[in-house]
Amino acid sequence: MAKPKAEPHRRRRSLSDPLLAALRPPADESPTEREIRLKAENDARKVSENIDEMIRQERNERKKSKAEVNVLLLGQSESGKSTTLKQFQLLHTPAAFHAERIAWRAVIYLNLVRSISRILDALSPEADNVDDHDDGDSQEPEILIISSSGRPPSAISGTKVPKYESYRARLEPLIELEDRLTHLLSSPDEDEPTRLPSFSGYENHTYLTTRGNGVTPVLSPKQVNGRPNGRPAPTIYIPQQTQSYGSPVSPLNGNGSTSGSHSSSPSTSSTKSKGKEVSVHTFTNWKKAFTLGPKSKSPKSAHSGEIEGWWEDPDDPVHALHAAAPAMLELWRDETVRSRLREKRVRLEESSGFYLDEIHRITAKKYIPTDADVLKARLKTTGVVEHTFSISQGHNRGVEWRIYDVGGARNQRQAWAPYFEDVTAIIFLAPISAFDQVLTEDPRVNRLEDSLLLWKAVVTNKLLAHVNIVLFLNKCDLLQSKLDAGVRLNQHMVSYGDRPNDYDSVSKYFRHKFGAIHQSFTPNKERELYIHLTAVTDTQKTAKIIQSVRDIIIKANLRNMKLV
Ligand SMILES: Nc1nc2c(ncn2[C@@H]2O[C@H](COP(=O)(O)OP(=O)(O)OP(=O)(O)O)[C@@H](O)[C@H]2O)c(=O)[nH]1
Ligand SMILES: [Mg+2]
Repeated sequence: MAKPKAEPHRRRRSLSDPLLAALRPPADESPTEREIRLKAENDARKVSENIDEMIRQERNERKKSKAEVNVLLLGQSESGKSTTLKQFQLLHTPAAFHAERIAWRAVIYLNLVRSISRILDALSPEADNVDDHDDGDSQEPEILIISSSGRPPSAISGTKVPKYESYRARLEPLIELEDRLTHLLSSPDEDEPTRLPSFSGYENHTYLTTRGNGVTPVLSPKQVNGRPNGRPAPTIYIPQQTQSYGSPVSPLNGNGSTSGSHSSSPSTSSTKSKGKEVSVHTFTNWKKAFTLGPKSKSPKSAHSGEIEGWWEDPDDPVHALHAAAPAMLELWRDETVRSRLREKRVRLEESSGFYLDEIHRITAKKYIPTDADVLKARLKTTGVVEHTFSISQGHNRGVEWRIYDVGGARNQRQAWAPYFEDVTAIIFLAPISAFDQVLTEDPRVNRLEDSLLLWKAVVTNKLLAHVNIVLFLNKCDLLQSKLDAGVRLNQHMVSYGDRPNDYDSVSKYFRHKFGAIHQSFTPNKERELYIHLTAVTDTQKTAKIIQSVRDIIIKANLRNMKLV
């Protein structure tokens, strides 16, 4: 009698596992025994599925009675997700937000130092040689290089900066500081989100969530470990997009991107860290480490100004910055430097983490970041951050809100899918000022095109068919200044044609474009789309928008709950 075929996946398992050994069918299993075993396994699977269904129903019941709202922030890297999360924190848990302000000092220092090193790099004679052969694979894609003329920026020979060598020498200590800060902020030995950060003894509202943990392939839900409900993530169908610019990856699942990708690990040499963005894995304790500096005493009072602290620690980064402040100021105010930057079309004012107009204040020994400074600070997200709060007044009373902030870089998008299952609403951010920029992680891809493809993938997704979507067309302040500076949209989007190049026309065009994609591709024609033109670094305006978004989400959620 022919033996039933051994199941291949069982053979691959370790023979030393006693549980698997016990579960393995006997080698001499007869066809009847096999039939009985398969039936029993089938029955067991049905029972398990019934239990899963019961769990799902219970969760829906719980949702109904407890009124909880899960909001997912989505969008490409640097679209403003974390900044929006900061605005939610500022609005709903201001004490915790203020308590963390000191910790952002290190990020702001790093942002400032990075701007200085970008200037020096742009001015260096070697950069001229490199850029003359620019093939679009810029080493520093974060620098805004406006290439509308089609000419490599550095091909323009122009203003000489006579003091370049002297600046370089005086600012040399900052290069070392850049590495030190990068190293301090990154946490090399923690590459799994295993614990919650604690924030300086204040109420902890924001913490890492472990769903999918940022390393799980989107289409292998069984491999998703550590989900709070212990269940696998749903299978998500991610439509494959056709990429222009020869990009080989889908906008939602960025695996396969090779050029320019960033790691959360620190770089230890200046050549390594140069041009790379610092990201801190969300579970690390970086905020705690920087609350007062490693050797400082604890604050006498967080708000009284009696803090006795970091400026007395000779190793604190503030000393190197303070000493270099006159040279930084001179460099940034030097007319020859400014015109060289203009000639090379390097527009630092519009890049993330711009503090060059505030050197004096930021390098002061007792500098404490303001709310606005924290909102401007740039730190790339890897992993997923969850922020919870509830509102004690008004008709939103008692509702528990959970906001999830994800990493938007292509290699981070695989972590999104597990959150689609329980989500009530999505706030999608598209930075419309980025029409003339390329992705940091793949300089072949235009940022706006990536946003449009990502938007299409999200609105098309069937699993999200009944999820409310709010679209933030973000960075409108930068859009305005870019258009005012004469950058023309039609040089980058031919379809814009000869429409006027002013803010009203351009923003209307984008509103229409994103709206039309939703209308054409949504699997739920009833779904209303809410579009806001935003600048999420602006606290007053964003607070108003958040309040209206909150009301919309609550109303829509109530409607949906009645339909469950
Ligand atoms: N001027 C201006 N800057 C903004 C705006 N929104 C965000 N930024 C800045 O842009 C940078 C990037 O914003 P983030 O919130 O870190 O972007 P993100 O979407 O979280 O990016 P990832 O974490 O990489 O996915 C930060 O320095 C913000 O301060 C805006 O509307 N206007
Ligand atoms: Mg972020």
